[in-house]
Amino acid sequence: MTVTVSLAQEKAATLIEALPWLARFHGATVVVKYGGNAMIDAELKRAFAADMVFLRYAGLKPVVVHGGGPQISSMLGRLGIESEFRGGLRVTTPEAMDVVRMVLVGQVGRELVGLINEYGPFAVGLSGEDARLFTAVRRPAYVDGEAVDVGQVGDVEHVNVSAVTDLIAAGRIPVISSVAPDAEGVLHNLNADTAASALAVALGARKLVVLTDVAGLYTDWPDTSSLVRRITAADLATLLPRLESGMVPKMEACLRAVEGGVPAAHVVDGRMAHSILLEVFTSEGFGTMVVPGEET
Ligand SMILES: Nc1ncnc2c1ncn2[C@@H]1O[C@H](COP(=O)(O)OP(=O)(O)O)[C@@H](O)[C@H]1O
Ligand SMILES: CC(=O)N[C@@H](CCC(=O)OP(=O)(O)O)C(=O)O
Repeated sequence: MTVTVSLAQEKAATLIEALPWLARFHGATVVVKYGGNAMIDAELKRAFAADMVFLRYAGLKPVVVHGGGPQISSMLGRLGIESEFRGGLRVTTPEAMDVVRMVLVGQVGRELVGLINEYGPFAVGLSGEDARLFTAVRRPAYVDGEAVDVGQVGDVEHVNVSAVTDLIAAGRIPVISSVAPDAEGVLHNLNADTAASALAVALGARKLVVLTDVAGLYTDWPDTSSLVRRITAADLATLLPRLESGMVPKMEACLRAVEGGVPAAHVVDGRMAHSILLEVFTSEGFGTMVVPGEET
């Protein structure tokens, strides 16, 4: 009996700890980049889908931008098309671009929409092509400071948020795939972290949360004692040139988000179920938090 009561009190304490965060984030738009293991492991996928519906019922406005790098690589492999990354970006030929679109929009996006809708009928899929959500501009990759052509890879030049804000206003959860036409209508492959960041800025989101496969940003990777809990935009800008491959677009995305007015950008461990809920609703937070500057 005593054990049951103390367990019940622990649960009640966990629930009530969320109160200030529920109050603070009620009505807030939160852009979540879904990626890494959370997108591969069946149990983690379900936990993520449940978290998005939890956020929605808790009064927040989640918007999901999903990745799909491993799924694209696997399909390219099955089709016998070579794929290569330069400076964290996929070299994208016109042939590869067809596969990128097919996998992101037709496979990964659809699957996530289906999973979320098992928990609550809110998810609607979009790509950067829909209602001209994103306009891309071709960009190079940077390898050792040198610009390298990587084909049909884009940065986000313009965001037309109306398709997303319409869905949010209707109580839906937009699920967005990161492909977009340039000004001439030529489709480009966008890194999903980059797309999530541009969308968070354009929506005036209160948070950008990026899921990954590590506990957060390490200043001295792979030394696990160098995990960063909180970093300012200025310190991150100094660190950025020393970061490697996958972490480059991710931390660049966080930096651009806070420089663009998003109050906080987080990198959280997607290997742990419900890490987003811990980030949003607990006092300790979770992972690495990027903030504009030191609080005075
Ligand atoms: N400084 C660093 N801090 C954290 N992770 C790093 C760092 N440098 C390299 N990495 C690696 O980058 C990976 C994240 O990039 P990536 O695999 O492209 O991300 P995702 O698939 O989650 O979008 C981590 O799993 C880690 O192996
Ligand atoms: C230009 C570029 O590299 N685009 C990525 C798009 C998907 C993505 O970003 O997926 P993750 O978040 O899972 O890495 C790619 O082709 O893999």
